[in-house]
Amino acid sequence: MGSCCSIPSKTRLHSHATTNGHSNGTDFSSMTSTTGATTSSSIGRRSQFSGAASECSAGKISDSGLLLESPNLKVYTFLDLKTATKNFKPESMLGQGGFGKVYRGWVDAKTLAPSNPKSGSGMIVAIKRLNSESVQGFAEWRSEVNFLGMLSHPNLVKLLGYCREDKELLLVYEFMPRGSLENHLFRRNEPFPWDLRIKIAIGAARGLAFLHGLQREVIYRDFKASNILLDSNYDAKISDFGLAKLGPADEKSHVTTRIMGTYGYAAPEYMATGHLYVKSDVYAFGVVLLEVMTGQKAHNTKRPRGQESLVDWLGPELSSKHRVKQIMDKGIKGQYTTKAATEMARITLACIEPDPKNRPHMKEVVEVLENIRKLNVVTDRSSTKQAVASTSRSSPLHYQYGYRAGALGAERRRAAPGRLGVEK
Ligand SMILES: Nc1ncnc2c1ncn2[C@@H]1O[C@H](COP(=O)(O)OP(=O)(O)OP(=O)(O)O)[C@@H](O)[C@H]1O
Repeated sequence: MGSCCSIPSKTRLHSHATTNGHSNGTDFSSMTSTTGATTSSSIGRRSQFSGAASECSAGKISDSGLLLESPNLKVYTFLDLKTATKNFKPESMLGQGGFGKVYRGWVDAKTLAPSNPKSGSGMIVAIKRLNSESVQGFAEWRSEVNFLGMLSHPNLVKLLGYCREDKELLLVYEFMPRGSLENHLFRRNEPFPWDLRIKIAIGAARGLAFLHGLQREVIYRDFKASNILLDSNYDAKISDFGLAKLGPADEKSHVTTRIMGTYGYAAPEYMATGHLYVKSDVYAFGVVLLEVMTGQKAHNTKRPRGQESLVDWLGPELSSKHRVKQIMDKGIKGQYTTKAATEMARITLACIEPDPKNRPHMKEVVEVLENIRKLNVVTDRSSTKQAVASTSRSSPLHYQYGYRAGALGAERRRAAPGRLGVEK
C-alpha cells in the first residue's frame, strides 16, 4: 500500500529464486478445496497448519491469540457483496491497494448477511475486490483466506468472509474506522500525538510477536505503516496477509522466495538474496519505528539524493543521543521525554541491524516499547490534548462515512507505487 513510492503491480521486479518447498508467494497447496465450500476449505487450510496446530494445540490460546481449528468464515456470493456495497459505488471506496479496491459495505451484525444501512441491525465492513485478471491478485486472496482464516488475535484484523465466483475474488473484513497509521503520520495537517504513536507501535508489535511465536512461525513479509489499521480506540491491527509465508520448517533459518514487498521496508538480506527470515519482519518493524520517531516516510523519491531511503538517511543518527533530538518529528516536541526518545532510538537501531541474527525478537521489542510508554511522563500535555481533540473532531468526516473527496483522490494516487515483486 502505499507509500508514495510503490511501483505499479505491472512493473514489479521479478526474481526467480527457488522456494523452500512452497510455491511462489503462497504456502497452501490444496487451493481447489480452499475456494470451494466452507467445509472443504477448512480441510485445505488445516493440512498446511498441521505442524503448528499439533504442537500448539488447535484452538489453544497463545499470547492472547488463537490458532483456530477450523476457520469460521462466511462464504458470500458476488450478488451478496454487490448488494452490501450498493454495486461497488465509487463513493463508498475506502482506498486502493496494489491488487484491488476496498469498499465500505453493510452486513447484518448477527448473521453477517448483506444488509441495508437503514435497517438498524447493520454494521460497516470493508470489502476488498481483487483484480481478478492478476495471478498475484489470486495468490494474495488465497493467502489472506488461509492465514487470516486460521489466526485470531486482538492485533490482527478480522477476516469475516470471502467470495470466489467466476473471476471475482473478494474478502470481507471488520471495518477499521481510524484508517491506517500511514494516514495519521503522513496525510494529516496536524502532527499525530506521541502517546498514540507508542500505543499503536505496541499493538502492532504484539501482533507480529504472536505470528513469530507460533510453533510454525508465520513471516508476515509486508510490514509497513499502511498495513497497520486502527479501530475506534486507536488499537492497532495488522492487515493484508497477501504476502505472508510459513516460516522455515525443521532447523532451517530462513525460507527462500521471490523478492516481494515494499521499498524502504524490505530487509537488506532479503533484497540481496531472497532469503526471508522471521527477523526480516523485525527489520521492517524498525523502519516503522523510525517513521514514528521522525514523521518521515520509509522511502520517498521526492527527497534529495541520498535521502530517499529513511534508514540510509537517518538511521546513522540513532546512535547519538544529541542527534536523536534533531531527527525527532518537530511537530511533537514537548510530548516525549529525552529518555523515551533515546530508548526508542536504541530499540529502532537494534531492529534495523544489518545482520538478522543481531535483531531482537518481537517479544523483546514489545517489552521495551511498554517500558518506553511508562517512561514517558511529561508534564506539559497540552499539545497532545490539542492533537487528540482535533483528530476526533475530524475523524467522522474522514473515516466513518468514507474519505473526503481530496483524501480519496490521494488514496487512489498512492495505491500503486512502492511495491517490490512482479507477477509470474
Ligand atoms: N478493514 C479495513 N477497514 C477500513 N479501511 C480499510 C480496511 N482494509 C483496507 N482499508 C483501506 O483500503 C486501502 C487499501 O488497502 P489494501 O489492503 O488493499 O492495500 P494496501 O495495503 O493499501 O496496498 P498494497 O496492496 O500495495 O499493500 C487502505 O488505504 C486502507 O486504509
